[in-house]
Amino acid sequence: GLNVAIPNKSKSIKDYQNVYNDIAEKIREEDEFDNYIGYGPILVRIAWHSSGTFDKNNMTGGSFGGTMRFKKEINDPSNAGLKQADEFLAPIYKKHSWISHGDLYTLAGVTAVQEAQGPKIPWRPGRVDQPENTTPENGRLPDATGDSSYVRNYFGRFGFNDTEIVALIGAHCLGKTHLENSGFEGPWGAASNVFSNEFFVNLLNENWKLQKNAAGNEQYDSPKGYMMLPADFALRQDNKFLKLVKAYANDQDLFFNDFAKAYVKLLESGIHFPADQKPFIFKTLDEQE
Ligand code: HEM
Ligand SMILES: Nc1cccc2nccn12
Repeated sequence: GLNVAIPNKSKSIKDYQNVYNDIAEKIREEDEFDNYIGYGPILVRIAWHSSGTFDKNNMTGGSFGGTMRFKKEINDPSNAGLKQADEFLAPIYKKHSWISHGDLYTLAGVTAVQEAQGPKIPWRPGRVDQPENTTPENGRLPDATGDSSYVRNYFGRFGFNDTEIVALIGAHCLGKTHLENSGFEGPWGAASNVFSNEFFVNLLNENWKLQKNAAGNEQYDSPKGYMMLPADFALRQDNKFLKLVKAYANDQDLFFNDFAKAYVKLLESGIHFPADQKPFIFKTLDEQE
């Protein structure tokens, strides 16, 4: 059923900004992770995967219950590599154990985007930890080998339209794929920890070649050492998606605006917030110098 957010009346934006700052400082401190990519990208991924179990057809899954903290969910093969994000957040939770896990995972995803020079992501607390038996079954996250109709159909489960789908996948400007996690590898080049519209620029402009990787999976590789998943490349293979890819490749502000709106919708999927609950907009560390 629908999950109703229960904001903690004793906590203000200051308390959540403290949690944001602890996460942001830890990202800066542990900058050597994953060959100096840092923890930002996997914090975005754990926030997305916590939310990506949502199914509007039966109103199950989503970030509300914080069930990513249970073995059944973190051990989903689709979540390979995310234990490192959970371990990164453990000391943050220890220090601020008044926060729910659902709020912590999504706040971490907001902090990571903003600290990577991405757009401001309005965020609302009030997710409530649910028991282990509410953990959704494995297999609700998307398949990287899907084509454009697969991708459109998959995100239709959340009620997302083409604009929201293309904007969200633009988060693939961050981090990289790891053969040991997903069976895909690369980029070997400057894998990024800066949030930008580069994913769309590369998708359009690189000279992509479909080839088998070391795990025997087909992926698109470029002479510069970049890669695209088949599901990424699918955005070029559908006219409506391609129009949006071009728009974002040519206008980073448009991408930032559309991404922020779609990311909020993703992180809040399946949750009803009180009408008078205003979202918090956090300052970056640089803005608090
Ligand atoms: C069709 C939908 C999607 C598919 C099939 C997909 C698939 C993947 C795969 C296979 C990886 C590599 C994981 C690894 O090997 O470590 C990955 C990484 C990543 N994904 Fe997605 N993804 C999708 C949508 C999204 C969305 C909506 C977001 C966020 C809004 C997102 C954010 C990320 C980030 C930040 C990484 C890099 C993680 C790292 O550097 O370890 N992805 N994705
Ligand atoms: N960084 C990254 C992560 C996941 C998928 C992907 N495709 C192109 C780049 N990329």
